[in-house]
Amino acid sequence: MESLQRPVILILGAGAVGLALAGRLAAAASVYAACRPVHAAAIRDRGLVMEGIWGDATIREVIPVTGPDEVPPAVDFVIVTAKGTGTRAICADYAGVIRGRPTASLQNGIGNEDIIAEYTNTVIGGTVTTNFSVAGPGHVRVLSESAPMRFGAWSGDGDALRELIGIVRSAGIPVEPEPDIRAGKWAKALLNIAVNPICALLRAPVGVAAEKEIRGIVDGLIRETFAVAGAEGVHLPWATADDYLAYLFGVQVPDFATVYPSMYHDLRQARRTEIDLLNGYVADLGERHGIATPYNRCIAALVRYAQTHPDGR
Ligand SMILES: NC(=O)C1=CN([C@@H]2O[C@H](COP(=O)(O)OP(=O)(O)OC[C@H]3O[C@@H](n4cnc5c(N)ncnc54)[C@H](OP(=O)(O)O)[C@@H]3O)[C@@H](O)[C@H]2O)C=CC1
Ligand SMILES: CC(C)(CO)C(=O)C(=O)O
Repeated sequence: MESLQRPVILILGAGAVGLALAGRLAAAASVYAACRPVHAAAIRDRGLVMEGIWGDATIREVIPVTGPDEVPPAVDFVIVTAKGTGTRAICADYAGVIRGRPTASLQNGIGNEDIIAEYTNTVIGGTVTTNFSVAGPGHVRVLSESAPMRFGAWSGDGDALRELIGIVRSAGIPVEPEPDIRAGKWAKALLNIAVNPICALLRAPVGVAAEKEIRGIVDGLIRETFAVAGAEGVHLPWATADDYLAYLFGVQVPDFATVYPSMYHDLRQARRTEIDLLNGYVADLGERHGIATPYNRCIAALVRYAQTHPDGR
């Protein structure tokens, strides 16, 4: 990166998370947002509209792109914010840009960083525990936040990680280094495994997870996930499932009680969900380790059915 110039960041798959991130990062970097034409047209026309806890503003500095030919040669960092169902496709589309460049993921679920690592040597894993949604073309809402963003080195160069954290921090986004990013991705996935499919199936906000009829299901999902993570040798930040359940019901569910998770929007819009990177992934790994995962298997089957039968039939 040239020291006197602003860093150049390309966000790949800019929707709820990526557009909001682009809007904030524009304070510290030149930001290109690879997005669908409907967002690109609105942003070119009247700027990116942001509302909520990351600030209410119309940001004119974000540059939308709809293909790799529109990306300038001098990109310093790539951040992938497409759904996990689209990671391979977007990496393939932008392979020429990603190659040789530090590329981070802020996606939920397990497996995205390994896909990105097929395209570049320096991969940075990331998590974001904030609620984002698309309110319309080029218009995003940020409604609640429960923890700082975290980035950790997945492969390659540690300098790139430090530099990226510095840029994100100077844009005013709370961010911390994550020394064990594999465990960090699993730690974030616990929340998504617990609430995303249930809220998507019930068409309810996150608070539904604490209802007495639902709590036992969440409990089962998390106990199974702890057993599978343990068999995988993942050192979660909580020693036991009970410790995490206390944090989930004491902090995370209250923080997100009134908002809808990303999978809710996927099912409502008849899009493929990330279930195979979350509960489906745990169920498959459980089978490999000889660990029974009836809760995760059942919820994954329900979501797969719902995403292929949007009208319920
Ligand atoms: N929303 C949230 O609150 C949070 C989400 N996350 C995670 O962040 C990731 C992104 O989620 P979110 O922002 O909600 O998802 P969105 O679906 O809102 O955003 C992803 C965007 O990328 C676009 N896209 C996909 N492939 C391409 C492509 N090849 N070229 C251009 N655009 C493309 C999608 O378009 P299209 O839909 O047409 O494919 C969509 O507009 C997920 O892994 C999610 O689990 C993490 C924390 C919070
Ligand atoms: C943290 C949470 C639940 C925020 O909405 C999320 O990760 C998601 O929606 O996928």
